[in-house]
Amino acid sequence: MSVASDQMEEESVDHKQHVVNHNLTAHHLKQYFFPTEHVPRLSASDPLASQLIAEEKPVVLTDTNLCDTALKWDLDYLAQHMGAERYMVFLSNNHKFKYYDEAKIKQYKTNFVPPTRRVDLTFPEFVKKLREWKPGDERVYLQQGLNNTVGQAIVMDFLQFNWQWLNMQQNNNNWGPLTSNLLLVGMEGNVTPVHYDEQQNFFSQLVGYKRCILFAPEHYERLYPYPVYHPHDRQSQVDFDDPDMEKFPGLKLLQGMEAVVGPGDVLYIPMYWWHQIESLPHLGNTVSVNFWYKGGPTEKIEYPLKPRQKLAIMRNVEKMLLEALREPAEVGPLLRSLVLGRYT
Ligand SMILES: O=C(O)C(=O)C[C@H](CCCc1ccccc1)C(=O)O
Ligand SMILES: [Zn+2]
Repeated sequence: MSVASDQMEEESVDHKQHVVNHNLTAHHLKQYFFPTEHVPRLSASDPLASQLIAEEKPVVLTDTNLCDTALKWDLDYLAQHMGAERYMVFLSNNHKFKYYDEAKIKQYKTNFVPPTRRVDLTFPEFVKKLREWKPGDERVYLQQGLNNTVGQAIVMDFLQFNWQWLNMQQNNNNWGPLTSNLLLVGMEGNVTPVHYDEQQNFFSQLVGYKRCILFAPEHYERLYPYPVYHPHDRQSQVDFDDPDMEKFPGLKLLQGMEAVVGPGDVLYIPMYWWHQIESLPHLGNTVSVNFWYKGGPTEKIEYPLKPRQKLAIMRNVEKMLLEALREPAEVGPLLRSLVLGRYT
């Protein structure tokens, strides 16, 4: 679209109702240091959508009816029906909620300072904390796997998800089993920094709007992930709000894709694809549910290898070296001796 038509469209939009036209410029999105293209928005019945999923490329599906029964999952409904159980809530002193693996903290030995802290709250306690928030307070982000402790109404909604469509996708693409559904309830402005997961993901947006920025696995050298044994394994070392171009020169070549997803949208985040997820500022709190699937059985190895297969190899080399050397501090020096002047 040309700027002029954006401008006209924007002026025609009634700003009171926050009409979201998925045109990125209409949200005055924060401009990062890398260029992006739009993730295609397609109907689930469009053959191109099925093709993109088969090719493990991102696509926003606009009409899956995947979680229609959960479009009503606003804070009041969830507080009323999520039972009296306690749920995992992360607190942060800034807008970032960088994931860390608690299990790796003790074996990592050196002083790791978790960037967020975790508390267990009942849903009403969480809603109270969210609604009483004022600048300077810790931000909150509920991230809880849906399990059988949730209330009856939630179970009823969950059972009415479009499992027929999901099962068809799982089978057509030879994915492994569904491992979990993460319920995500965040404040506007919350950011999950760029990372990758080792699972296929149908990311279902229910309430509010999220900006999803994605990078293909082949951008591995440009996003500088932490060592595999680090608590921030699978996360990028790069702070998108303050990129260190000297330390991470590959950033100059980074280019991504992005989409703003709203209620009813389902974003396919392919396994190993980097993604940063932002709850858009000023558009209210957000509710999402993801569907994580194990990747399919490793089909017969074909050459040339896919980027994600090389990523898996690199991860295995790091794990093996740590296993053999036992000392994390010795892994770098050994790799340096192996590569410098010999493979460089
Ligand atoms: O669905 C996904 O993959 C996302 O990244 C969604 C993201 C929250 C993910 C939190 C998390 C990241 C890594 C391990 C365990 C939990 C958001 O929506 O803010
Ligand atoms: Zn993720």
